[in-house]
Amino acid sequence: MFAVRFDPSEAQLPKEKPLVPQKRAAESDEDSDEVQESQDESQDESEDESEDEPEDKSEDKSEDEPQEEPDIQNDDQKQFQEDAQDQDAQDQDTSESHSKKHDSVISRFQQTLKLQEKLPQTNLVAEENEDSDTEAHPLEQIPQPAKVRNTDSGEAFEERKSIAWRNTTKVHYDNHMVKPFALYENQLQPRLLANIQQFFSKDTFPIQTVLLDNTLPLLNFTLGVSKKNLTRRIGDILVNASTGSGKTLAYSIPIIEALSKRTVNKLRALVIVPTKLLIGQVFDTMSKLAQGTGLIISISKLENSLKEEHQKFINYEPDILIVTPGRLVDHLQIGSINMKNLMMLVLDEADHLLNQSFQNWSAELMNNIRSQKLDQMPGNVIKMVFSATLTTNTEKLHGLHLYNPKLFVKDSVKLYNLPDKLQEYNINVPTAKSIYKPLFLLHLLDKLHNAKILVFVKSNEASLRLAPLLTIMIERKMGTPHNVLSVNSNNSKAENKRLVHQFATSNTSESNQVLITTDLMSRGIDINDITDVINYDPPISSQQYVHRCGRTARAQGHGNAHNLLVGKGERTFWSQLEKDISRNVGYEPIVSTEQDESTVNVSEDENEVYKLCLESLRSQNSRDWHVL
Ligand SMILES: Nc1ncnc2c1ncn2[C@@H]1O[C@H](COP(=O)(O)OP(=O)(O)OP(=O)(O)O)[C@@H](O)[C@H]1O
Repeated sequence: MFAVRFDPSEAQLPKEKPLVPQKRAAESDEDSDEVQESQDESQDESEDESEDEPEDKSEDKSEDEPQEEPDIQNDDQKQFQEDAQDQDAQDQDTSESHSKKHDSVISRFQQTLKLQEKLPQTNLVAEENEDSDTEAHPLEQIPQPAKVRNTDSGEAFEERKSIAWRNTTKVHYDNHMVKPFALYENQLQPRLLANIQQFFSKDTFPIQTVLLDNTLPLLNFTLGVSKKNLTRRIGDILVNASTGSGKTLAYSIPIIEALSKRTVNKLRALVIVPTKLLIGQVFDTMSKLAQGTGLIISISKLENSLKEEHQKFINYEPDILIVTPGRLVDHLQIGSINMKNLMMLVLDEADHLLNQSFQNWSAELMNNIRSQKLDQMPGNVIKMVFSATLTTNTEKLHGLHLYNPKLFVKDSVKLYNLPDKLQEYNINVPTAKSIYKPLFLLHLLDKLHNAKILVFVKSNEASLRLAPLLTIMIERKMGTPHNVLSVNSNNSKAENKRLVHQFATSNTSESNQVLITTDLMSRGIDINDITDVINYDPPISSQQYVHRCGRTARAQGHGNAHNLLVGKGERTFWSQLEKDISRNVGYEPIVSTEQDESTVNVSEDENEVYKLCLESLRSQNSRDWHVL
């Protein structure tokens, strides 16, 4: 909220004015509007999340909304030129829109101050109390703790689920389904089993157990008799399993097992992921599993020359290809790869992929499979569809032409599950104090120790302001030292990659490591030692909340999510999102949270220094405006 509603660099803070909670006449309405505005702006923001195209924000819209068709881009050069033009246009728009936004924000801020001067203090306190149920205090508002609650009966969600997944066989699993990988020794190649144990773990995670139990016996039986009916015997697989639950290994093991006895290299497995970062992660996992098997695992990336990749795939056909959807279509169109021998197709982060409509990739792929496969029977390719927030959009699932699908899911009332050991905290920021949000973030950072923290903001612009402001505040000794990095679309892809690597490998023993990011990093990124996720700006959908929070508490570890919620509007909005989410009822404490009031207090001294920090940011911005 902060970056759009209010530009700290332009603000005139009250001089030696006591911090009194205040409330405008229509606060709740205004808050609601602001949340809506935040959603709209977030959706308009074009961030380069996808490897192929600027991010398709449709993920974050309702799944039932019609999706826009982005431009089709077929070659690297065109992509590059369009990127450059977009960037120029964005730069111009940014500087123009800044001044307009600032004018309105500042005028609202000044109106608020005038109002505050006119009203008797008792009124101010009383009105805020209606909202936050707090006690009057001459200088500082003391908000009460927020409880994160599951209030929804889940009926509406149940209905959506049952319609979308009506024709699937449900296979439920639970947290107790853990066993040694060694128990699969009769069903896995010795080499593969050794690789799993050496590089990953001796024991399965539940989603791996249930998937291996259901696929390996059929896989081995069919491969032993005749490969012909393999895909039809197994049928398609849908998986809705929480973030960090080990889905990559769950689909990679059956693939490597099925292909490990192949004699000729042909493209038999295709893994489609939404971003370049995920290509790297999946490649890394599969390469470890396939060590010593002779399988050829390839990736295709936008920054490589399409022509060179084409030649490479013609000369040296991979067994497994990991690719983003747009790039896949490029290769299908120039005939680098064909689907003749394809046995397995994985969609990782499937709901996000299916919301990306560019180049009509999924229809194009299905057409290619239909026309090129030697085996023309239904179910001729095993489709494995994975997500922590699997789509409930019937139409999108229908487009995959699923055959005899099985849905692997936890038996919970709601659709999305948060990691079992995730602890959530809500921090309520009174509307009147929203200008201090960056300072409250710093207070929160100061309370975390030896922490690796991902801070989600809603836009690139917000990231570009928050990171330098935090750095200035730390330099002026407003808080303890934290190492603050920011990935944003003003950096080159290489620079962002370097920063993510720096963050991933950083050591937290001397200071907290903080990475400020947009939703560029909310999906799939696997950095196991992230301890805390801070939703500085609220997510705009329950799916987005699940994926952001899922960057911590991975692989059955502990982690914390902190949600900064400004005013009643954001709190109401958040409680709506929260209705879609299940938490592990067997783990205590699950979601209760006591707000530490000192996080949202500002002393007069701090107020003075904060003012200087904002001025410093403003002068830095005007000097380095072209950089910001
Ligand atoms: N059986 C296991 N034992 C221990 N660690 C495991 C096991 N399986 C996977 N992991 C580790 O757990 C982490 C999370 O796995 P993975 O990235 O596959 O999660 P995911 O379910 O795909 O999450 P997301 O939905 O966020 O993409 C990885 O670091 C992986 O190496």
